[in-house]
Amino acid sequence: MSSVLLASRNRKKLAELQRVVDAAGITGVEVVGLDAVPDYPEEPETGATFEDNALIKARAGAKAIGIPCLADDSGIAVDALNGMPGVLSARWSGRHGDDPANNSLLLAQLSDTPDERRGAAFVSACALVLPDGTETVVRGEWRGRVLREERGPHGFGYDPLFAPEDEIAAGRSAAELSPEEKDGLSHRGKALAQLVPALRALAG
Ligand SMILES: O=P(O)(O)OP(=O)(O)OP(=O)(O)OC[C@H]1O[C@@H](n2cnc3c(O)ncnc32)[C@H](O)[C@@H]1O
Ligand SMILES: [Mg+2]
Repeated sequence: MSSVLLASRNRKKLAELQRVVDAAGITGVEVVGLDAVPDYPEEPETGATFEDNALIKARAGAKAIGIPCLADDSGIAVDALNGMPGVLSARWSGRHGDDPANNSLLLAQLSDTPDERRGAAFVSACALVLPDGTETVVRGEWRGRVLREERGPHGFGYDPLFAPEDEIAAGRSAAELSPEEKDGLSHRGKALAQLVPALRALAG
């Protein structure tokens, strides 16, 4: 049985990565989180793109632990903000990972933006890096629009503010979808689906 390290320090994101990989039913590959391996220092996410940052995180994990490593870099790109918060999504309010503050700031910035210009996309770049240096990077996007108030208990980050454009979401926010519904539609689900063949190839 070979192992793949999922290198995220965000527990809720890690749970999503784990769920999607598990649901893909890849036999012969065990996924492990950062709590199952010795601690190593977090690399600064200095990249200009989601892809650059996903590679920074996956390379660091593969190098430190010596096993294949998968990392996600993600965020919300708002049309009316020229694609920001983008790679700055986790620290948009100035405090890394402060979801309520990030959501409040985004709402305030869009307070005068009319409904027809509130389009946005969640973006996920996922990188798989092997100890031999092989690198695969994929991207998934999820279109929708930014709501005017937070709704729903599930998910994390900007989910309560994001109304997916998919018919099946029918007026609900991403935080009002069940975890399985979100996985089936999300940027992260779409990105990881493209990595399944590379993950299968690790088995055995
Ligand atoms: O880097 P790691 O350790 O994986 O954890 P992180 O939370 O710092 O993750 P990112 O650097 O990729 O920043 C992504 C941010 O974008 C937002 N985000 C990403 N995916 C999201 C999703 O599915 N739903 C809601 N918000 C999301 C959320 O605010 C995250 O903190
Ligand atoms: Mg991060």
